[in-house]
Amino acid sequence: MDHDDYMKLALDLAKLADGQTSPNPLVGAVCVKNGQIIGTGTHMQAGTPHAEVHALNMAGLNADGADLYVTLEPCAHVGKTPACTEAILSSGIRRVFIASNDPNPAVNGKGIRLLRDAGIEVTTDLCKEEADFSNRAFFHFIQQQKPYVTLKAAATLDGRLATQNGNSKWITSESSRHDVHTLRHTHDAILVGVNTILHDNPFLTTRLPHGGKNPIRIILDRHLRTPETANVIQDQAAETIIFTLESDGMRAFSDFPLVQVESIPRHVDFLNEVLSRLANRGIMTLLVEGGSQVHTSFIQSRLANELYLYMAPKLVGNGPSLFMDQSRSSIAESESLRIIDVKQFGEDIRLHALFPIG
Ligand SMILES: Nc1c(/N=C/[C@@H](O)[C@H](O)[C@H](O)COP(=O)(O)O)[nH]c(=O)[nH]c1=O
Ligand SMILES: [Zn+2]
Repeated sequence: MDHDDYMKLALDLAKLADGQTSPNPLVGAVCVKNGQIIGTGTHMQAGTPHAEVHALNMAGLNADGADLYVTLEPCAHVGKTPACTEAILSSGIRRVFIASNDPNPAVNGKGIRLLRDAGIEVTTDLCKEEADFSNRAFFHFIQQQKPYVTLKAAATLDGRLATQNGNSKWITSESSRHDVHTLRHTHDAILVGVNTILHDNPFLTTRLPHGGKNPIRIILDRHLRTPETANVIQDQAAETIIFTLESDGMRAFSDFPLVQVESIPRHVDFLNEVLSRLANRGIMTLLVEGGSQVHTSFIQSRLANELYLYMAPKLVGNGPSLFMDQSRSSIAESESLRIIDVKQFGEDIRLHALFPIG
């Protein structure tokens, strides 16, 4: 195995904790000595040991004179756990290989400087692109102080999210909908507009064979039309936060402890304010399940980062689509995305794409 191989192993280890480290990044570490892997580590959850500490603990005294591969610059500040640079210095590690620099301006480069000042050989940018991509949500969250927003939509081949009278059950297959629940499981929060609540009365919970983590449910409901009878109010299965323009919204749903109502002042940009408040709550990843008006407003506001579009081989004629913008008159004015991959789920295809950054 060469340097890249060890770093790719560290990246695979990091991804094992996908969806459970928020608001921390995904980090993996591998300790190698004389061509032997003597320690490995994955950061599992915020507040628990970092990946480097797991790998060094596994290596024990054998870490002296060994190499350490870590997917993100070791932290130099004491957060919820001791600084990893301290652990590396006291373990006798000889060389450190790093994939991504820390995006946090307060930290960026400090860990590397500390290690180099102590005489440790540090190599950076090893498999940087793959590592940066794996932490795209964390980097966005730290740099923009907003959650990383992933739109999820289910459409027919002619691009409709429902028929013209709002029927959408079901466009995609069981296996596609199972995949959607894995997205819910790995996201901190899930967002829909009140029309989806009124039309579909969704639960927005994660229902995988092994259960799964329920995301916090976010409802955009400017005029507080969410009925008390809605499943997201009644089921007490997860926290539900309703964002409204109605200043007297705070008293609504006071009988439901897991339901909160936040009023947004009319003079601020509603979506931006919602995202800032979600970030302040430590919500790093947000899955937006629609409907079409909500998807459209996220795309128009350039607040969407990623898209999972599930397409079923059905044609349904007129109906709402993913992007209902009325202002484009030429193809040149299209929103262009970058396709990451296309997968098949039963009869359906899932298209995974990135919106342009910025
Ligand atoms: N109509 C469809 C979807 N519809 C998505 C939303 O409109 C639904 O309200 C939401 O997924 C229901 O959430 P639940 O109650 O937790 O199951 N989503 C899909 O992937 N395929 C579809 O064919
Ligand atoms: Zn650390």
